[in-house]
This record gives sequence, C-alpha cells and structure tokens, in this order.
Amino acid sequence: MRTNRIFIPEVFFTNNCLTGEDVIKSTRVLGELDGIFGDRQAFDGMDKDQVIYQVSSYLPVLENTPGGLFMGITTLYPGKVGSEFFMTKGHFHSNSDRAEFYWGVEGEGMLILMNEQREVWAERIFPGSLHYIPGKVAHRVANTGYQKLVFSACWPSDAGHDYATISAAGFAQRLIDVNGVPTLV
Ligand SMILES: O=P(O)(O)OC[C@H]1O[C@H](O)[C@H](O)[C@@H](O)[C@@H]1O
Ligand SMILES: [Fe+2]
Repeated sequence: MRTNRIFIPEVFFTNNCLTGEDVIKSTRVLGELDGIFGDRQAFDGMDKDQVIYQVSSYLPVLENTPGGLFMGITTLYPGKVGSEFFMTKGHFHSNSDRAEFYWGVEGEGMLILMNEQREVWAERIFPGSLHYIPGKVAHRVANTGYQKLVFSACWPSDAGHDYATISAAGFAQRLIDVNGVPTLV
C-alpha cells in the first residue's frame, strides 16, 4: 500500500468499472463454472469461452489485513444454462463470521443466500437495492433479466473466499426460470 493516495487519486470509477493501480480485474468464463449448473447436457453444448462475469476489485491493503476493507464491482451477463440463470460461483468467507454488503447498480437479479444449516433464501437485486450478508452465510448472484446485471460489494480484507464448500456440496436450491418466473427449487 502506498501512502500518497491522499494527494494523487489513483482509483477511478467509470462505466461501472474500477480502474487504478490497486485494482485487480478478473473474468470468469463458462468453462470455469463447470459443476455449478444443474443441467449437464445443456452445459456441455455451450461455448466454454463465453464470458459470464467480470469483477474489478479495489484492494487498498493486503489480503488478510485485519480491519481493512475491499470493494468490488461485478458485471454479470444475461443468459441461462438450460433453465438456470447465469450466476456467480458463490462462496462462504474463509474467516466464516465476516459479513459483506452488496448493492444493486444496474439490471435485475437475485442474491441467493444459504446458511450453515443449508437453508436457502433470496433477495431481489435492482438499481439501489442494498443487501447485508451476515457472516456464515454463503452468497451467489444470478442475473434474472435480459440485460447485464451490475452489482457492487464491500467486504472485510480478512474475509477471504471459501469456494471449496460450495464446489463440494453446492447450494441446497437452484434459481430456475419457471414459465418466466425466477423460482428457487
Ligand atoms: O467470487 P464469486 O463467488 O465468483 O463472486 C464474484 C464476486 O462478487 C462480488 O464482487 C464479491 O465482492 C467478490 O468478492 C466476488 O469475488
Ligand atoms: Fe463474499
């Protein structure tokens, strides 16, 4: 972390994207989401290089620093694998009690949440929606609309991402398009 940030602004927030020296950009293509969608046959027939979402994260302190904050903005593209909406991988936090804020910026979606007892619920994401994700609650986002979904997040720098639990057991429910209505099944 540099100390001159007060004098020289280096992080820019334009077009729903963060740009600057401490910003990490990552792209997830469909091939990296192997195993998270329910319809294997539909998945196998799709282009694995298709971009599903992009994240830019502003990390002003080192990962695992206690007391710091990170911020990210994610663009999740519209689409489905079979009848299941495009969604993020989803994770618990490695430091499991760490909470997070998400907020909707553009488009329509659902934040899918699951506690350690594997109870699942969802909150509608729309421009201006605000979501407090308590600790010990796994979170994933689905795009239920026809345009890109943009949402932002702020989380503790010592939260970490635990993807393994979700990779192994998944979420207990899926968000499916049932006759045009996003439905948890
Ligand atoms: O990490 P995923 O489950 O793929 O979700 C994608 C991203 O969504 C948000 O931007 C979170 O703040 C990020 O921490 C997360 O990486
Ligand atoms: Fe998180």
